[in-house]
Amino acid sequence: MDAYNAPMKNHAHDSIRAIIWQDHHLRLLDQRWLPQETRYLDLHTAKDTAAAIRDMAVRGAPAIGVTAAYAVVLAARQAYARYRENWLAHMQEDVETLAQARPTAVNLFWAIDVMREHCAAIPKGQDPEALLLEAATRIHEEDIAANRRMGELGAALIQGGRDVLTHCNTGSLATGGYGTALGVIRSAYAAGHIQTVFADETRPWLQGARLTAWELVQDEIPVCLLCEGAAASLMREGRVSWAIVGADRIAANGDAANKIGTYSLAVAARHHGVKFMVVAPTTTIDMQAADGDAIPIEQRSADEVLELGGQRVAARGAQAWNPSFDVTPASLIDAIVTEKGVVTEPTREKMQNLMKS
Ligand SMILES: CSC[C@H]1O[C@H](OP(=O)(O)O)[C@H](O)[C@@H]1O
Repeated sequence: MDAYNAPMKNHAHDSIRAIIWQDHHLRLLDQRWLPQETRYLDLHTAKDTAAAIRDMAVRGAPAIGVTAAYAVVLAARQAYARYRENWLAHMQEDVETLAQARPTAVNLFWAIDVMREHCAAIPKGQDPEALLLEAATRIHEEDIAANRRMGELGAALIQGGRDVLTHCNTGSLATGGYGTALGVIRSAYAAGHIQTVFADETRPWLQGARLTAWELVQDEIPVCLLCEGAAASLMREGRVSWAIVGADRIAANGDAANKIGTYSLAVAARHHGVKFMVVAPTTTIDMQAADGDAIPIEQRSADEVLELGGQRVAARGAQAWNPSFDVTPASLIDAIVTEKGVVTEPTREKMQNLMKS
């Protein structure tokens, strides 16, 4: 059965497993085929996993981090099989390839750093797989637990019964499970705070139309898609109380990098008195980045804009500019929700206090 006609009784946050470790390898739900088809990639090397991240078979900052953690297990397993006690030195090139897959989501680098520490602690001569798999699984499980906690904290901010707007995909497909911004939305819907979710289709990759809508339909949560160009008009009509988004990297002063189009959403929200919430685990916060200008913004292929579904839609000869993310200044953010707590009207000092807590 394809995903398009998936059984409606399964709820995405319980049934979708976008990232699975089984039989000593990594299985990824290939999100490029959703919602029409459910296809999995079976990955046995870190290099193939890096390609899957680069090509967005798996995407979403926390999901990229979780995937990278398992990919380090693959690299160590392959190196140990070939070089035995000299495995650590021989896996570095693979880990470097992994670190170069995509530049913006800091979760990728955070996960690799954590796994490098675990690699260094493996007793000499011991097969590293079991201990490294334990570490990667913990990263996965802790991400899900963080999402559940953020769901509670974020949902508590949503009162008054008007609906909400979200951008891109921040659900079970973008994380270890349940979701960040979509996790808040799931929890708020379960608490009766919202009736309908307005979701930006999110050009050019259509994470909203293809992924968020699919997750919410499976959860039987009413979802209404819109072109992100219509978001300001929706706000002007007073139909949403919050715009709720994820993040790929949050700087030390609270500036947040997220899918392209988030910044314009924040500007429109402030203009129309709509509250703006960023939801992200602390693994997405980069205290080494002083502000948003320090966050590398991924530039992707012009073809993603010039084509749709592999078919050229733009006039021949036209060029395209395709930054995959933009930065929303902290001054436009009303609340940053993390698993450690909520920072309202974020400042550098408030972010430092959060990270110390
Ligand atoms: C839960 S973070 C998801 C985050 O990642 C998305 O980007 P991409 O689909 O290119 O990986 C987008 O920025 C989402 O907010």
